[in-house]
Amino acid sequence: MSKKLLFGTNLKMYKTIRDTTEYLQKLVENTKDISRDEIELFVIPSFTTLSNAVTCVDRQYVKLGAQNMCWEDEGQFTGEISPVMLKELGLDLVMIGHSERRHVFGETDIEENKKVKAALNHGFTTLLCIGETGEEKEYGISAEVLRTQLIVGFHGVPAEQASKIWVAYEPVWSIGVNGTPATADYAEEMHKVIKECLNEIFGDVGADIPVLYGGSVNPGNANELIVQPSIDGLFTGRSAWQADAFDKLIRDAKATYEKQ
Ligand SMILES: O=C[C@H](O)COP(=O)(O)O
Repeated sequence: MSKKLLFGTNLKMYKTIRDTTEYLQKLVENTKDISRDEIELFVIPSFTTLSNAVTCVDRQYVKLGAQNMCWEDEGQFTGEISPVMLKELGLDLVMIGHSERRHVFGETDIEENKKVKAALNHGFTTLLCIGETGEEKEYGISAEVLRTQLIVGFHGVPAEQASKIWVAYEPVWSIGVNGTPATADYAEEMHKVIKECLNEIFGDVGADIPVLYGGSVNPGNANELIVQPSIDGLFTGRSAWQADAFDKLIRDAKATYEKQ
């Protein structure tokens, strides 16, 4: 049984316009021979690089997304970027609720819900990121936290829009330089919780929503993660920021998945 595997990276607040353009062009060149019927590849660069990024790569090879978005189309919201503005750039997807948005900038589940609805209503593929903190894990409430983030995050979203939804599970304690990657077993357990909850929210079509694992994915754990039955893809930060390294990680993970 094979499924389309998703591989993506969030460039966070790294890379200039030129760095991003070079990275994207190299990534496409390296990975061009991998059938896009078998993988979906996406990159989420910083806002200031997007208008160049959309013109420099063939989007059949790499989908491009924004790291955040306001829920309003326009208005007195200094410093925010609206869905209409992102639409004008012709982006494919919008990421909502990344751990750093929630925990560094204090975004709430209710705000993420407004953003999710706005992104879907503007036709974007919408990547909702969820994950428990280390403290919540210690208290044994990871499943409850994930369920709350999903139930509130998708409140009022009709099942007809489920085909445009992706979810990334990124435990907060696993992300970034100080993060400890989740074990494959733990990630699989949480992905099962997420899939069950998506089924409760959306019914049968919930099963078609891809759920990616993110948080210190690296060449040493990617293969073990990708073969977990409830993991549909890998959302990678640092280990994907060199095109050659990301290409290798994708190829190795795909080959490992196919060998099962
Ligand atoms: O958005 C990506 C995640 O925050 C993962 O970052 P990381 O792979 O550097 O831990």
